[in-house]
Amino acid sequence: MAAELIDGKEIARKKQDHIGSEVQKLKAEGITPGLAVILAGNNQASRTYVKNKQKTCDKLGMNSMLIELPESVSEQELIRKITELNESEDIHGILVQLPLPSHINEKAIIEAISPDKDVDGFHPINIGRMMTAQDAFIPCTPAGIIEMLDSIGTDISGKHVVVIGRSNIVGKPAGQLFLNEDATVTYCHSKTADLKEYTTRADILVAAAGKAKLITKDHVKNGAIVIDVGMNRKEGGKLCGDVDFEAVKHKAGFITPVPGGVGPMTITMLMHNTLKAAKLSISKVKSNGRH
Ligand SMILES: NC(=O)C1=CN([C@@H]2O[C@H](COP(=O)(O)OP(=O)(O)OC[C@H]3O[C@@H](n4cnc5c(N)ncnc54)[C@H](OP(=O)(O)O)[C@@H]3O)[C@@H](O)[C@H]2O)C=CC1
Ligand SMILES: Nc1nc(=O)c2c([nH]1)NC[C@@H]1CN(c3ccc(C(=O)N[C@@H](CCC(=O)O)C(=O)O)cc3)C=[N+]21
Ligand SMILES: [Mg+2]
Repeated sequence: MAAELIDGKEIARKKQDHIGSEVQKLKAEGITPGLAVILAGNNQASRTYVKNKQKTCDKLGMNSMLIELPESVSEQELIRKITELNESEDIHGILVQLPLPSHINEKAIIEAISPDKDVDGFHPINIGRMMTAQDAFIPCTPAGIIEMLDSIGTDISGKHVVVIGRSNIVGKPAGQLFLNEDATVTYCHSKTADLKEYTTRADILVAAAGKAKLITKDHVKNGAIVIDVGMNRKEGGKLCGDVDFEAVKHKAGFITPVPGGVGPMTITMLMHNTLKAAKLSISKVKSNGRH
């Protein structure tokens, strides 16, 4: 049996068409959604991702602003910049690219972002709202995964989902979203004693460890849905996921490629969140009775 490919690029394109037309409607009301991206330091991978984000903003008719700060920037200076963006009427979404230089306290920076402009969904207010199934900005990668599964018609309810990885930006929120969708969720991480024991029981396996070829065909149940979040840069610059794609594709029911899988969905959900933030800013102006 050969797995069906989940074409993230194509699913992303369709979703972006829809977001683009929503942007046009908002522009007709005089609001152009605006995203500010802060890039501190000179991480090459970060630079590539940030460029992708800006290109997509352009394509969808949104404004984007890139704020580049030196590696040596102080925490105070970074917070000052965020405060300025929190107060700007033209900026609806703020993204601080991670990882940050090591002398900066990531938690303090994330908490400085206004929860209403937190398009990454990393602020504790949004995390809390998500955990209690309230309206929130949902982290882009987990939201993109759910969107992909929706588009292939997966009924998540009652499925056993195994998430490998428990980071605050991918693994942990991914498991929480699946729980909200009535899945049974198992988290695995670097201290998990026998990874295979869990992964072979997964109906849906989400690999977000950042370890090339961590997942072999022996880790996967026949017909399972395999979602590969990993972004590992091999020597020579070639990008590969956490899953041994060539081996696993013969056993899985569905599988996402890298590149062209989860990555394009992450960017798309960032655009979705920026649009949502822009819409939110209108309803806030209205309820404040000022403009
Ligand atoms: N496609 C996309 O849009 C995105 C892709 N990524 C990629 O996804 C991957 C994960 O990102 P991120 O969550 O930020 O990474 P982190 O390094 O923050 O987290 C990795 C997680 O994987 C766990 N882990 C590491 N090694 C193993 C192992 N051998 N077995 C089981 N679990 C393991 C760690 O466990 P422990 O907690 O015990 O340390 C940790 O929870 C990276 O490759 C990253 O580049 C990230 C964001 C978006
Ligand atoms: N505040 C913050 N928010 C993030 O969302 C965030 C972050 N920091 N730091 C880094 C990770 C990583 N991440 C990716 C997004 C898109 C692709 C992507 O578009 N990937 C393409 C290929 C890109 C390439 O070719 O290099 C693909 O998979 O097809 C990858 C990785 C967002 N992250
Ligand atoms: Mg993300």
